[in-house]
Amino acid sequence: MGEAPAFVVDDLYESCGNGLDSVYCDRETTVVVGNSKYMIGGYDDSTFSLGVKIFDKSTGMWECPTVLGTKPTMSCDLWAFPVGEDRILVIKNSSMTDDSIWFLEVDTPFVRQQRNMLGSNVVAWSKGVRRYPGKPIVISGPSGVGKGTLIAKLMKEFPYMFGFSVSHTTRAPREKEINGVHYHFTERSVMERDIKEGKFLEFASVHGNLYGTSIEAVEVVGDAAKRCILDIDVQGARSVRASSLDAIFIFICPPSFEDLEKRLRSRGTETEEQIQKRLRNAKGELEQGKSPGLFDHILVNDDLDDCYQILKSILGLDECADNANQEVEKKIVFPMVHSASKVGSKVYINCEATDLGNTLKNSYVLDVSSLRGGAPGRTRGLDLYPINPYGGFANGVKHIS
Ligand SMILES: Nc1nc2c(ncn2[C@@H]2O[C@H](COP(=O)(O)OP(=O)(O)O)[C@@H](O)[C@H]2O)c(=O)[nH]1
Ligand SMILES: Nc1ncnc2c1ncn2[C@@H]1O[C@H](COP(=O)(O)OP(=O)(O)O)[C@@H](O)[C@H]1O
Repeated sequence: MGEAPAFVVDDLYESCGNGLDSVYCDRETTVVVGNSKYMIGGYDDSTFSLGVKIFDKSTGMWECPTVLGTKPTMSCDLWAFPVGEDRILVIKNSSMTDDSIWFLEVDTPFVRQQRNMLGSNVVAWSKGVRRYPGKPIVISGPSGVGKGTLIAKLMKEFPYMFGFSVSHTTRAPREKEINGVHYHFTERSVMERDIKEGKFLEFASVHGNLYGTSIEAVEVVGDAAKRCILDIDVQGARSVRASSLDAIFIFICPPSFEDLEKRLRSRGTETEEQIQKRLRNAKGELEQGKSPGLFDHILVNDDLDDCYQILKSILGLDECADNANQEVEKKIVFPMVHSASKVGSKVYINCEATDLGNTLKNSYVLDVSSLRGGAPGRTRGLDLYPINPYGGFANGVKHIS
């Protein structure tokens, strides 16, 4: 299929301002997607987030839809472009990239589902996040098999590459566990309420306690441009398999049941009663781990270093620790978006900054050809790169590491 030339796309886009003046904070931009016209800008009275209206042809009036998702704060100036038939790309002026690129979903499957459920006009915001850090990794296996040990090794060797999904649990913290780092230790009633409110990707009752992965726990790892690791039980892995999260599933087995018992005891974190419960449950989990189609890889953690090497090779990390660790995401500031135009899946952004009285210019390409995810989570897969090969404030826009 041919790509729409810039002027055709720009015809659909009428800014209420000239894009140069950021003094007024009530600027609104209209965008046509399919048969509908959307107005974005100004602000929502109650939340001071960016306002959204839809033009109702039957009444000739602008209507306020139900707006879902985490909303962007209002912006003095913005650029907006339709992306496909189901969403609008919004670029806020004078913002860091982690707050400047947003998507207003107007007809995605999520929006359609919510519209049917609520019986009203619905749109949903989703924050745009640069690059796709790779598929999340789900690691399961019985208690004491060495999941935590393997994950800790991976995160130590590749600190910039992996981030841990911090689960919620109703179990009591162990001596060295820190709230918010190892788990979010939570009251059962609070967790049950949050589950009902749809805040969890998955949850399960394990060894008599409730455990769950919140959507936010996975998203914050991706926001840091890191690949997410989930340490969850087999029931949780099954739920994630059935969810929209496209992950790699790895099951860890002990070399023998006796070894498992020995490790669990040597860890010294559980009472005898808890150890017995975990060992009883381990039998079921080891059976479940073999369920066809559930796990992509089954690893036996006999010698720790051997098992770790196999894990790394599955993740494509054999020899590249140095390269992987150099991949530190650079933040870009859009001091003033002077102009933005879209050609096909690429948006050309020209920025201006002033340094010691000099006006400095720089240009970027934002590629939206490989979008993934979206509301109710983030939209990932954006690629943003400078056209100016030298970058840096001396040549234009400031880069902050
Ligand atoms: N479904 C699910 N299981 C979890 C989650 N977090 C941890 N688990 C699992 O709960 C089980 C018990 O975890 P924990 O109490 O930390 O004990 P450990 O496995 O012996 O270290 C393990 O199988 C974990 O993989 C979660 O968010 N969801
Ligand atoms: N391959 C291994 N050989 C011997 N001990 C191990 C091995 N892997 C892990 N361990 C030890 O077993 C205990 C349980 O490991 P841990 O990572 O806490 O398991 P899990 O997170 O699966 O419950 C820890 O004391 C750990 O040091």
